Amino acid sequence: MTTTEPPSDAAEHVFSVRNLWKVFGPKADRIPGDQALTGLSVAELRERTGCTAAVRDVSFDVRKGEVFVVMGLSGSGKSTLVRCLTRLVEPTSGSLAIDGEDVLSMDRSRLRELRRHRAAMVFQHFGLLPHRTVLDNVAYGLEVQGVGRAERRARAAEVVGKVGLDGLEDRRPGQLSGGQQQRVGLARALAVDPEVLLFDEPFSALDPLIRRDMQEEVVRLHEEEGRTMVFITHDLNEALRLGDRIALMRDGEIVQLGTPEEIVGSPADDYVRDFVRDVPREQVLTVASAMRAPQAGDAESGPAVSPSAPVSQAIEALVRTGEPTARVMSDGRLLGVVDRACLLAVVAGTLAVTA
Ligand SMILES: Nc1ncnc2c1ncn2[C@@H]1O[C@H](COP(=O)(O)OP(=O)(O)OP(=O)(O)O)[C@@H](O)[C@H]1O
Repeated sequence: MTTTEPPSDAAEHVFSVRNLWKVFGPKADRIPGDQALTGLSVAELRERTGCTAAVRDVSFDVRKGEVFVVMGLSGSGKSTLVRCLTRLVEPTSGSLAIDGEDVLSMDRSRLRELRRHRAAMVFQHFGLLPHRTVLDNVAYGLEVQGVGRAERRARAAEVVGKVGLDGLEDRRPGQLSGGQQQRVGLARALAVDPEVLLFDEPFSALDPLIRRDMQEEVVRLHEEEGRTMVFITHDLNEALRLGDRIALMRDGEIVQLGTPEEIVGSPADDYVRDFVRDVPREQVLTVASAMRAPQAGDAESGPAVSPSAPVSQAIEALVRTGEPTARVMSDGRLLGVVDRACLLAVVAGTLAVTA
């Protein structure tokens, strides 16, 4: 399936991507325009032409201030797609803009500026310089930009504090745990104060508890700063925890783009349905999607819940109070009610969420 987004208001978008292709292999640029080939599966295309279509006709916008997650199994095209955004991988065809500016026509110095100032990447393998201290590693991006020593060290010290590395400024990377090293990588990207942070599976090498810590760190930083983030992961729970919206990729295409609630509550096809089958719906779907209009005879005394609360909270409130319905309230107004049938429909997976 091809995902198309309507023409967009560039002012609200950091990246706008339309009909983007990345094909690896001989004569790759012939493939996007050849209708006999574009309909083939990745495997058929590889067999017929020796080419791999890593990204196939993908269109989406990344909105200002959102956490946009690119999720999919290994080989689905996530890294290639995100690397195309700053032309670390050169797209084969399509259009691509950052803040309305055409990325594909940027010359080398403009591209360098894009990667250094506007869209900084946080890699899985940190990319730290082993002989430098934490502070100098964090300051490195600023050094590359030509910022003076005193200013870059002051800025680096500030960012080191922001990511919880206070007191470790003089250590070398080899004297840090994996989680701490990842914080240094994050701090280095933050130090240049980019408009958007791109994360390429940054936490997949970390053990589960530290990974959880780092996810919370990202959520906290995002709440504090509101910076736009594009985050690659193959981990559904990570995607659901972090993403304002998730693009789910398969074989180079985006099979569904939506909020966690849309992806879990109304999967676009059997592939997505299978992908999200084990997700506890009551923790992802909100009370707003489960509620119904109040009717005569509904108890007026039920507990109040917020429309944006997860359904699990309403279940807990009904169990705790023994009431038959909870009232969905916003700014003192009654928006609807949820009863046991509404809540069970969520848990049983029979509630379809409309986008
Ligand atoms: N430089 C390259 N040359 C040829 N094929 C490539 C190249 N880079 C990636 N590919 C192929 O493109 C497809 C998508 O790869 P990509 O690394 O983008 O996937 P991914 O979803 O990020 O995977 P992972 O989670 O394993 O990193 C794969 O089939 C891969 O083998």
